[in-house]
Amino acid sequence: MSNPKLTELRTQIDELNLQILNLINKRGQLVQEVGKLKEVQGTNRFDPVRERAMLDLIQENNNGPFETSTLQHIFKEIFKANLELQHDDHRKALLVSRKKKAENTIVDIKGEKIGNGSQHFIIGPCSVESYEQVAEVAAAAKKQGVKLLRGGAYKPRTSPYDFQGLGLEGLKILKKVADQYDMAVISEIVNPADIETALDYIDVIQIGARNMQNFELLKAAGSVNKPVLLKRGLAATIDEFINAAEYIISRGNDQIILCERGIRTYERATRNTLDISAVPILKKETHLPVFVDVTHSTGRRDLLLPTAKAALAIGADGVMAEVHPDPAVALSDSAQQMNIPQFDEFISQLKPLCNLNT
Ligand SMILES: C=C(O[C@@H]1C=C(C(=O)O)C=C[C@H]1O)C(=O)O
Repeated sequence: MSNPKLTELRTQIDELNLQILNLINKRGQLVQEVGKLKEVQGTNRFDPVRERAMLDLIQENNNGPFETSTLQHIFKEIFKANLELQHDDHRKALLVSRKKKAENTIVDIKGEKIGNGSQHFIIGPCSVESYEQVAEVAAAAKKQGVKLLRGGAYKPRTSPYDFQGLGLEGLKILKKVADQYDMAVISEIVNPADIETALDYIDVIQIGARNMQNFELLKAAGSVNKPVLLKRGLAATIDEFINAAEYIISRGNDQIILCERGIRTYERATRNTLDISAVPILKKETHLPVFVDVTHSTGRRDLLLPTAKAALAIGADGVMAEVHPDPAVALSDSAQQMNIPQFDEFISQLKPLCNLNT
Protein backbone atom coordinates (compact mmCIF):
# COMPACT_ATOMS: atom_id res chain seq x y z
CA MET A 1 0.00 0.00 0.00
CA SER A 2 2.59 2.48 -1.00
CA ASN A 3 1.48 6.08 -1.12
CA PRO A 4 3.93 8.33 -2.97
CA LYS A 5 2.91 11.38 -0.94
CA LEU A 6 3.49 9.55 2.35
CA THR A 7 6.86 8.30 1.15
CA GLU A 8 7.86 11.80 0.10
CA LEU A 9 6.86 13.28 3.47
CA ARG A 10 8.74 10.57 5.32
CA THR A 11 11.81 11.16 3.20
CA GLN A 12 11.68 14.83 4.19
CA ILE A 13 11.23 13.88 7.86
CA ASP A 14 14.26 11.57 7.64
CA GLU A 15 16.31 14.42 6.22
CA LEU A 16 15.17 16.76 8.95
CA ASN A 17 15.96 14.10 11.59
CA LEU A 18 19.49 13.95 10.25
CA GLN A 19 19.76 17.71 10.32
CA ILE A 20 18.43 17.81 13.91
CA LEU A 21 20.87 15.05 14.84
CA ASN A 22 23.70 16.99 13.30
CA LEU A 23 22.63 20.21 15.01
CA ILE A 24 22.20 18.54 18.41
CA ASN A 25 25.70 17.08 18.21
CA LYS A 26 27.14 20.39 16.98
CA ARG A 27 25.39 22.09 19.89
CA GLY A 28 26.83 19.45 22.22
CA GLN A 29 30.35 20.24 21.02
CA LEU A 30 29.84 23.94 21.77
CA VAL A 31 28.50 23.08 25.23
CA GLN A 32 31.60 20.91 25.80
CA GLU A 33 33.75 23.94 24.94
CA VAL A 34 31.75 26.04 27.41
CA GLY A 35 32.23 23.24 29.98
CA LYS A 36 36.01 23.39 29.55
CA LEU A 37 36.00 27.16 30.08
CA LYS A 38 33.88 26.75 33.19
CA GLU A 39 36.28 24.08 34.47
CA VAL A 40 39.21 26.49 34.10
CA GLN A 41 37.27 29.35 35.72
CA GLY A 42 35.97 27.08 38.46
CA THR A 43 32.37 28.18 37.79
CA ASN A 44 29.29 26.02 38.19
CA ARG A 45 28.37 23.93 35.18
CA PHE A 46 24.64 24.44 35.69
CA ASP A 47 23.62 27.99 34.79
CA PRO A 48 19.87 28.57 35.38
CA VAL A 49 20.08 32.25 34.32
CA ARG A 50 21.52 31.27 30.95
CA GLU A 51 18.90 28.52 30.57
CA ARG A 52 16.08 30.95 31.39
CA ALA A 53 17.36 33.40 28.74
CA MET A 54 17.41 30.60 26.13
CA LEU A 55 13.87 29.50 27.04
CA ASP A 56 12.68 33.13 26.75
CA LEU A 57 14.26 33.40 23.32
CA ILE A 58 12.35 30.30 22.23
CA GLN A 59 9.13 31.84 23.46
CA GLU A 60 9.79 35.07 21.55
CA ASN A 61 10.52 33.23 18.32
CA ASN A 62 7.95 30.48 18.36
CA ASN A 63 5.57 30.66 15.41
CA GLY A 64 3.95 27.25 15.99
CA PRO A 65 2.47 24.79 15.44
CA PHE A 66 3.94 23.64 18.76
CA GLU A 67 2.91 25.24 22.05
CA THR A 68 5.74 27.24 23.61
CA SER A 69 5.51 25.09 26.77
CA THR A 70 6.01 21.92 24.70
CA LEU A 71 9.06 23.37 23.00
CA GLN A 72 10.46 24.67 26.25
CA HIS A 73 10.07 21.18 27.69
CA ILE A 74 11.99 19.66 24.76
CA PHE A 75 14.73 22.28 25.05
CA LYS A 76 14.99 21.75 28.81
CA GLU A 77 15.65 18.06 28.05
CA ILE A 78 18.38 19.13 25.63
CA PHE A 79 19.94 21.38 28.31
CA LYS A 80 19.83 18.46 30.77
CA ALA A 81 21.55 16.10 28.31
CA ASN A 82 24.19 18.75 27.66
CA LEU A 83 24.81 19.26 31.35
CA GLU A 84 25.30 15.49 31.67
CA LEU A 85 27.80 15.68 28.79
CA GLN A 86 29.79 18.30 30.71
CA HIS A 87 29.68 16.05 33.80
CA ASP A 88 30.93 13.07 31.74
CA ASP A 89 33.81 15.10 30.36
CA HIS A 90 34.71 16.15 33.88
CA ARG A 91 34.63 12.54 35.11
CA LYS A 92 36.72 11.32 32.17
CA ALA A 93 39.34 13.89 32.95
CA LEU A 94 39.84 12.59 36.51
CA LEU A 95 43.09 10.71 37.07
CA VAL A 96 41.26 8.05 39.13
CA SER A 97 38.81 7.47 36.29
CA ARG A 98 38.65 4.15 34.48
CA LYS A 99 38.24 6.21 31.30
CA LYS A 100 41.61 7.80 31.92
CA LYS A 101 43.32 4.47 32.72
CA ALA A 102 41.57 1.25 31.71
CA GLU A 103 43.66 -1.27 33.64
CA ASN A 104 43.34 -1.88 37.39
CA THR A 105 45.74 -0.12 39.70
CA ILE A 106 47.56 -2.68 41.80
CA VAL A 107 48.36 -1.49 45.30
CA ASP A 108 51.42 -3.26 46.61
CA ILE A 109 51.47 -3.59 50.38
CA LYS A 110 54.66 -5.39 51.37
CA GLY A 111 54.18 -7.81 48.49
CA GLU A 112 50.40 -8.21 48.93
CA LYS A 113 48.96 -7.21 45.59
CA ILE A 114 45.58 -5.52 45.99
CA GLY A 115 43.55 -4.96 42.86
CA ASN A 116 44.75 -7.89 40.70
CA GLY A 117 41.58 -9.94 41.16
CA SER A 118 42.60 -11.73 44.34
CA GLN A 119 40.63 -10.96 47.50
CA HIS A 120 42.10 -9.99 50.85
CA PHE A 121 41.21 -9.43 54.48
CA ILE A 122 42.20 -6.58 56.76
CA ILE A 123 41.79 -7.66 60.36
CA GLY A 124 42.52 -6.09 63.70
CA PRO A 125 41.06 -4.35 66.70
CA CYS A 126 39.19 -1.07 66.44
CA SER A 127 41.67 0.63 68.80
CA VAL A 128 45.16 -0.34 69.83
CA GLU A 129 44.91 -0.78 73.59
CA SER A 130 48.04 -2.78 74.48
CA TYR A 131 50.80 -4.88 72.96
CA GLU A 132 49.20 -8.09 74.24
CA GLN A 133 45.81 -7.21 72.80
CA VAL A 134 47.18 -6.50 69.31
CA ALA A 135 49.55 -9.49 69.38
CA GLU A 136 46.73 -11.87 70.26
CA VAL A 137 44.65 -10.69 67.30
CA ALA A 138 47.67 -10.69 64.97
CA ALA A 139 48.52 -14.29 65.92
CA ALA A 140 44.95 -15.40 65.17
CA ALA A 141 44.86 -13.47 61.88
CA LYS A 142 48.25 -14.78 60.80
CA LYS A 143 47.15 -18.34 61.56
CA GLN A 144 44.36 -17.83 59.06
CA GLY A 145 46.73 -16.49 56.43
CA VAL A 146 45.76 -12.84 56.86
CA LYS A 147 48.66 -10.47 56.18
CA LEU A 148 47.04 -7.09 56.70
CA LEU A 149 46.71 -5.92 60.28
CA ARG A 150 44.64 -2.89 61.24
CA GLY A 151 44.47 -0.98 64.48
CA GLY A 152 43.49 2.53 65.47
CA ALA A 153 46.10 4.65 67.24
CA TYR A 154 44.58 8.07 66.58
CA LYS A 155 40.85 7.75 67.13
CA PRO A 156 38.53 10.46 65.81
CA ARG A 157 35.66 9.76 68.20
CA THR A 158 32.23 11.36 68.08
CA SER A 159 32.57 12.46 71.69
CA PRO A 160 35.71 14.23 72.95
CA TYR A 161 35.27 12.30 76.22
CA ASP A 162 35.60 8.87 74.56
CA PHE A 163 38.94 7.05 74.36
CA GLN A 164 41.07 9.03 71.89
CA GLY A 165 43.66 6.35 71.16
CA LEU A 166 47.28 5.78 72.21
CA GLY A 167 48.73 7.96 69.42
CA LEU A 168 52.37 7.35 68.55
CA GLU A 169 52.61 4.72 71.29
CA GLY A 170 49.86 2.81 69.44
CA LEU A 171 51.76 2.99 66.15
CA LYS A 172 54.86 1.61 67.88
CA ILE A 173 52.86 -1.33 69.22
CA LEU A 174 51.43 -2.03 65.76
CA LYS A 175 54.88 -1.98 64.18
CA LYS A 176 56.37 -4.26 66.78
CA VAL A 177 53.57 -6.81 66.38
CA ALA A 178 53.60 -6.58 62.57
CA ASP A 179 57.37 -7.16 62.49
CA GLN A 180 57.01 -10.19 64.75
CA TYR A 181 54.27 -11.76 62.63
CA ASP A 182 55.49 -10.49 59.26
CA MET A 183 52.32 -8.55 58.63
CA ALA A 184 51.60 -5.10 57.17
CA VAL A 185 50.03 -2.36 59.26
CA ILE A 186 47.09 -0.13 58.37
CA SER A 187 46.31 2.69 60.74
CA GLU A 188 44.36 5.91 60.60
CA ILE A 189 46.11 9.26 60.57
CA VAL A 190 44.00 12.30 61.38
CA ASN A 191 46.52 15.12 61.26
CA PRO A 192 48.66 16.01 58.22
CA ALA A 193 51.51 16.82 60.63
CA ASP A 194 51.59 13.17 61.81
CA ILE A 195 52.08 11.67 58.35
CA GLU A 196 55.86 12.02 58.19
CA THR A 197 56.31 10.30 61.55
CA ALA A 198 53.74 7.63 60.74
CA LEU A 199 55.69 6.61 57.62
CA ASP A 200 58.23 4.87 59.87
CA TYR A 201 55.60 2.72 61.55
CA ILE A 202 52.81 1.92 59.13
CA ASP A 203 52.47 0.38 55.67
CA VAL A 204 49.11 1.93 54.75
CA ILE A 205 47.77 5.33 55.79
CA GLN A 206 44.07 5.11 56.51
CA ILE A 207 41.99 8.24 55.99
CA GLY A 208 38.82 7.75 57.98
CA ALA A 209 35.23 8.50 57.05
CA ARG A 210 35.13 11.65 59.15
CA ASN A 211 38.17 12.98 57.32
CA MET A 212 37.21 12.02 53.77
CA GLN A 213 36.93 15.69 52.87
CA ASN A 214 39.80 16.92 55.01
CA PHE A 215 41.52 18.25 51.93
CA GLU A 216 44.80 19.16 53.63
CA LEU A 217 45.07 15.60 54.94
CA LEU A 218 44.25 14.19 51.48
CA LYS A 219 46.91 16.38 49.90
CA ALA A 220 49.46 15.39 52.53
CA ALA A 221 48.72 11.68 51.98
CA GLY A 222 48.98 12.23 48.25
CA SER A 223 52.43 13.71 48.61
CA VAL A 224 54.09 10.68 50.21
CA ASN A 225 55.12 7.33 48.85
CA LYS A 226 52.83 5.12 50.91
CA PRO A 227 49.56 3.34 50.08
CA VAL A 228 46.40 5.03 51.32
CA LEU A 229 43.12 3.41 52.33
CA LEU A 230 40.44 6.05 51.88
CA LYS A 231 37.11 5.48 53.59
CA ARG A 232 33.88 6.85 52.22
CA GLY A 233 32.48 9.74 54.26
CA LEU A 234 29.42 9.20 56.45
CA ALA A 235 27.20 11.17 54.10
CA ALA A 236 29.34 11.34 51.00
CA THR A 237 28.00 10.64 47.54
CA ILE A 238 30.01 8.35 45.29
CA ASP A 239 30.98 11.40 43.27
CA GLU A 240 32.35 13.15 46.36
CA PHE A 241 34.19 9.96 47.34
CA ILE A 242 35.81 9.76 43.90
CA ASN A 243 36.82 13.41 44.07
CA ALA A 244 38.39 12.85 47.49
CA ALA A 245 40.53 10.10 45.92
CA GLU A 246 41.37 12.52 43.12
CA TYR A 247 42.92 14.87 45.70
CA ILE A 248 45.34 12.09 46.65
CA ILE A 249 46.22 10.94 43.15
CA SER A 250 46.57 14.54 41.91
CA ARG A 251 49.56 14.90 44.25
CA GLY A 252 51.28 11.91 42.66
CA ASN A 253 50.25 8.99 44.85
CA ASP A 254 48.16 6.45 42.93
CA GLN A 255 48.43 3.71 45.58
CA ILE A 256 44.87 4.20 46.80
CA ILE A 257 42.34 1.67 48.09
CA LEU A 258 38.73 2.87 48.35
CA CYS A 259 36.69 1.55 51.25
CA GLU A 260 32.89 1.49 51.41
CA ARG A 261 31.87 1.64 55.07
CA GLY A 262 28.18 2.40 55.01
CA ILE A 263 26.39 5.70 54.74
CA ARG A 264 24.03 7.60 57.02
CA THR A 265 20.39 6.95 56.13
CA TYR A 266 17.08 6.96 58.02
CA GLU A 267 17.48 3.23 58.73
CA ARG A 268 18.40 2.48 62.32
CA ALA A 269 18.47 -1.33 62.24
CA THR A 270 22.14 -1.04 61.34
CA ARG A 271 24.66 1.56 62.46
CA ASN A 272 25.03 2.73 58.85
CA THR A 273 23.52 1.46 55.61
CA LEU A 274 25.99 -0.59 53.61
CA ASP A 275 25.84 0.74 50.06
CA ILE A 276 26.81 -2.52 48.43
CA SER A 277 26.18 -1.26 44.90
CA ALA A 278 28.88 1.37 45.48
CA VAL A 279 31.42 -1.46 45.03
CA PRO A 280 30.70 -2.26 41.36
CA ILE A 281 30.07 1.42 40.63
CA LEU A 282 33.48 2.38 42.04
CA LYS A 283 35.13 -0.53 40.21
CA LYS A 284 33.51 0.62 36.98
CA GLU A 285 34.13 4.35 37.39
CA THR A 286 37.66 4.13 38.77
CA HIS A 287 40.68 1.87 38.35
CA LEU A 288 41.27 1.65 42.11
CA PRO A 289 40.77 -1.39 44.35
CA VAL A 290 37.67 -1.36 46.56
CA PHE A 291 37.25 -2.82 50.05
CA VAL A 292 34.19 -3.15 52.24
CA ASP A 293 34.36 -2.48 55.96
CA VAL A 294 31.65 -4.77 57.29
CA THR A 295 32.15 -3.74 60.92
CA HIS A 296 31.36 -0.04 60.62
CA SER A 297 28.75 -0.38 57.95
CA THR A 298 26.58 -2.73 60.02
CA GLY A 299 27.66 -2.10 63.61
CA ARG A 300 26.32 -5.59 64.27
CA ARG A 301 28.35 -8.72 64.84
CA ASP A 302 25.54 -10.95 63.51
CA LEU A 303 25.68 -9.19 60.13
CA LEU A 304 29.43 -9.38 59.56
CA LEU A 305 29.39 -12.72 57.78
CA PRO A 306 26.42 -12.14 55.44
CA THR A 307 27.63 -8.67 54.44
CA ALA A 308 31.18 -9.97 53.90
CA LYS A 309 29.75 -12.69 51.62
CA ALA A 310 27.87 -10.01 49.70
CA ALA A 311 31.01 -7.88 49.39
CA LEU A 312 33.09 -10.77 48.04
CA ALA A 313 30.31 -11.87 45.69
CA ILE A 314 29.84 -8.40 44.26
CA GLY A 315 33.53 -8.12 43.43
CA ALA A 316 35.19 -6.26 46.29
CA ASP A 317 38.97 -6.62 46.45
CA GLY A 318 38.70 -7.35 50.11
CA VAL A 319 36.90 -7.12 53.40
CA MET A 320 37.88 -5.24 56.52
CA ALA A 321 36.59 -6.46 59.88
CA GLU A 322 37.41 -5.77 63.50
CA VAL A 323 38.56 -8.41 65.95
CA HIS A 324 39.29 -8.01 69.66
CA PRO A 325 40.38 -10.68 72.17
CA ASP A 326 37.57 -9.61 74.51
CA PRO A 327 35.12 -7.27 72.75
CA ALA A 328 33.00 -6.79 75.87
CA VAL A 329 35.78 -4.73 77.46
CA ALA A 330 37.03 -3.04 74.26
CA LEU A 331 37.67 0.69 74.63
CA SER A 332 35.74 1.39 71.42
CA ASP A 333 33.07 -0.30 69.30
CA SER A 334 32.53 -3.23 71.66
CA ALA A 335 29.15 -4.25 70.16
CA GLN A 336 30.50 -5.01 66.75
CA GLN A 337 33.95 -6.57 67.09
CA MET A 338 34.38 -10.33 66.84
CA ASN A 339 36.27 -12.33 69.42
CA ILE A 340 38.87 -14.78 68.16
CA PRO A 341 36.70 -17.92 67.90
CA GLN A 342 34.08 -15.85 66.08
CA PHE A 343 36.77 -14.56 63.74
CA ASP A 344 37.97 -18.13 63.04
CA GLU A 345 34.43 -19.11 62.15
CA PHE A 346 33.98 -15.95 60.03
CA ILE A 347 37.12 -16.50 58.02
CA SER A 348 36.63 -20.22 57.53
CA GLN A 349 33.17 -19.59 56.12
CA LEU A 350 34.47 -16.93 53.75
CA LYS A 351 37.67 -18.53 52.51
CA PRO A 352 35.93 -21.03 50.20
CA LEU A 353 33.96 -18.14 48.65
CA CYS A 354 36.82 -15.88 47.76
CA ASN A 355 39.58 -15.72 45.28
CA LEU A 356 42.62 -15.94 47.56
CA ASN A 357 45.55 -16.19 45.21
CA THR A 358 45.74 -14.76 41.76
C1 LIG B 1 26.49 25.42 28.03
C2 LIG B 1 26.28 25.95 29.22
O1 LIG B 1 26.09 25.14 30.37
C3 LIG B 1 24.88 24.46 30.73
C4 LIG B 1 24.20 23.83 29.59
C5 LIG B 1 23.36 24.57 28.81
C6 LIG B 1 22.95 24.25 27.43
O2 LIG B 1 22.73 23.11 27.08
O3 LIG B 1 22.88 25.19 26.63
C7 LIG B 1 22.94 25.76 29.35
C8 LIG B 1 23.25 26.22 30.58
C9 LIG B 1 24.04 25.43 31.51
O4 LIG B 1 23.19 24.88 32.47
C10 LIG B 1 26.28 27.42 29.36
O5 LIG B 1 26.32 27.93 30.49
O6 LIG B 1 26.27 28.11 28.34
